[in-house]
Amino acid sequence: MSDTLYIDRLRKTYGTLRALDDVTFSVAPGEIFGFVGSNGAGKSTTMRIILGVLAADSGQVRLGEKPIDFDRRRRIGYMPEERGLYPKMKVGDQLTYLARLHGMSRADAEASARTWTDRLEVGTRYDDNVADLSLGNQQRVQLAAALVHDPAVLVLDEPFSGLDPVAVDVMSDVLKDKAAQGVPILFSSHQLELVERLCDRVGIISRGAMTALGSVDELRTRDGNVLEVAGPDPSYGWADALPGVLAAEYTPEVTRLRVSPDVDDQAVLTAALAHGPVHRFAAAPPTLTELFRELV
Ligand SMILES: Nc1ncnc2c1ncn2[C@@H]1O[C@H](COP(=O)(O)OP(=O)(O)OP(=O)(O)O)[C@@H](O)[C@H]1O
Repeated sequence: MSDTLYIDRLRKTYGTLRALDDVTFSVAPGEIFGFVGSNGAGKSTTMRIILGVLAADSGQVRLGEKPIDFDRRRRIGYMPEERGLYPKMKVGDQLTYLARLHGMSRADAEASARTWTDRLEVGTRYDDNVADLSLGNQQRVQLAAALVHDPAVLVLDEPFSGLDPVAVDVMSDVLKDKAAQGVPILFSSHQLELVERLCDRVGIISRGAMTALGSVDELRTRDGNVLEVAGPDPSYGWADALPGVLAAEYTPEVTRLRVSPDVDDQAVLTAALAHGPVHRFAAAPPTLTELFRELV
């Protein structure tokens, strides 16, 4: 079992630009945390500070109760945004070398390099130079490089970008397996449907500040639940005065209702039926993509 990764009030400025402003969140053992935000929002800066590639102006990164130090950082598997493989080195040699840097014996390092290249479906390229692989396959090797030393924490900067759908599935399964083993996983992505599907919790960062933090369900219902009702005549504003209805938007096809969590949905349905037949009645919380557009 790993420790929780704590990111505590990180601040970072580049000249006059405040890249991070009190960024705080944590990733628990076994949790998959999706870090999302527009280009330039501060995701890579946060991850670089976690890895110690960059120093924060203030704030702290902790693994468990203790501030992260060199030894603790060695337990992290990191996939940097600027991919860092040696193009003229063979895939297998490179992964073995990286595992040995993290303290594995030669035999264990080689076995692990084999395991991960097979698992990420690049085992047949084990003896090829990295530069001879397609970009997607290089990315699979990059993920193998983050995993080869059996890390206790994973920090992955856009691990899914540029991957075909099969590779996305392979990568997703790997992350789920690592989470099931108790590894805390932090990854950034612009693929919000994937984040919605894969993550236990999500943090949305905008211009260096966290604007939302929580489970996907919490975020989707944070402004109340949404009910969509198709059918009843919209012209009467039939839902305006119902208890628990916070806002109503009427179109000829559908009425969208923002409702409080304790609304009596059967009373809403009865009111709808009093104004005409109801063809559809369903909860319709915003998708993560809609929420993201609203927040950033
Ligand atoms: N070395 C640097 N010097 C000056 N400014 C920098 C430097 N690195 C990053 N920045 C700026 O800091 C801000 C945050 O950048 P960062 O790379 O962390 O964003 P990001 O969320 O990872 O973006 P993306 O999704 O495009 O990768 C941006 O405005 C960026 O231009």
